[in-house]
Amino acid sequence: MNRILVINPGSTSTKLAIYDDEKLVSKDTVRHSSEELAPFKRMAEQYEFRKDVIKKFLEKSGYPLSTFSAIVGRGGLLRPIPGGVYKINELMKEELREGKYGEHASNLGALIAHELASEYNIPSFIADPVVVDEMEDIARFSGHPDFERKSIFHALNQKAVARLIAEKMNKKYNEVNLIVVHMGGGISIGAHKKGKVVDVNNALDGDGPFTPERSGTLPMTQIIDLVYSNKITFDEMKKRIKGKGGLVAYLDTNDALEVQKRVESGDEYATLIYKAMALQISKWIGKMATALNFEVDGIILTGGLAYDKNNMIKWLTEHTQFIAPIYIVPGGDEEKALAEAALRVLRGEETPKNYPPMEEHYA
Ligand SMILES: Nc1ncnc2c1ncn2[C@@H]1O[C@H](COP(=O)(O)OP(=O)(O)O)[C@@H](O)[C@H]1O
Ligand SMILES: CCCC(=O)OP(=O)(O)O
Repeated sequence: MNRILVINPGSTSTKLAIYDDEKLVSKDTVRHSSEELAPFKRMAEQYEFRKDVIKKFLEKSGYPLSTFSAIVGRGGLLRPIPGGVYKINELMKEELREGKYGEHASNLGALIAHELASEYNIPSFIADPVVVDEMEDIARFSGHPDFERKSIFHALNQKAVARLIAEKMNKKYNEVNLIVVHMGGGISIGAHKKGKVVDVNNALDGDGPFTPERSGTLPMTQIIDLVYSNKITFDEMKKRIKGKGGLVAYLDTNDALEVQKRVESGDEYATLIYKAMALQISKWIGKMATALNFEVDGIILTGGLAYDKNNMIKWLTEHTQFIAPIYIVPGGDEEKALAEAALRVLRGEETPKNYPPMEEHYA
């Protein structure tokens, strides 16, 4: 029997799971409010805080670390790389620790997994990190040669739910065209063309709809004017895009459940903002439908916000149902996808890749 610990740090939560082979034996989602995370300036500063959450989960679940066969963490901001399972190595840890390719909670997945695994000399991996890059070259153009569009998204869950729904359609993933909308702390909308994510918004860096904690795309000239006005520091501006944008900026919370309560209690401003978010997400679904020439077999709504069928799902359906049938996978299952990835390696069914992979054009 293989026992796997899964560590999935997200921008608004830490999700944890323990699997004995395919069997889920323990899981928890610890939510982190924007106030709780506010004191941390850099992601590396959250290391001990998130590690404590994991240690408490292990204590509560009663499984000593010495009984695990492997630890698998959510993969963070590395170089753009192909999907798959990767061994955690020193270069990867160094790049994640210093935030060389950006700052996000997922950077902590590999760092904490490796530290805990090293105590007991067991293997540690990441799988389908947020930098999986399958974009078509035509989708990389931004509008100016100095700036390139990047593939940064919920690759792990997008791929997992796309495979799940393709299976429900009695098709293979590489036979269908799907639009996958992952709605968590960040929101990504991917165009999956016959098994490859050929276009997607950069869910982290000011590209896409606004989200529980991110601003998404902002009016460019207004930003330039603000930045050059000297009324805002570099760090404050970065925070407006990621961490203190979106619902946090408009409604002072990153918790869509709280927003739902306000909507249901008749709060008109909260309703307007939440509806505006649904409209922006819908417009991105329309964009990705265009990238697929409107040959779309299904639209999949997933991530935490996909639990909200009375509001978010209803509004997204109103805006986009004419494009293709809508499938809902509330939450998604990143933990299961991570555990399965580790199991494939432990059983010798998949060879874990080294980081960085050989394809040097990815560097
Ligand atoms: N049952 C629910 N109904 C509505 N929103 C929810 C629900 N559960 C979680 N959410 C919201 O989803 C967002 C987090 O999504 P999740 O995919 O768990 O995030 P992440 O992994 O990015 O931290 C938060 O705004 C949270 O309040
Ligand atoms: C870095 C892109 C993925 C992302 O936004 O994840 P969260 O929703 O967990 O913040």
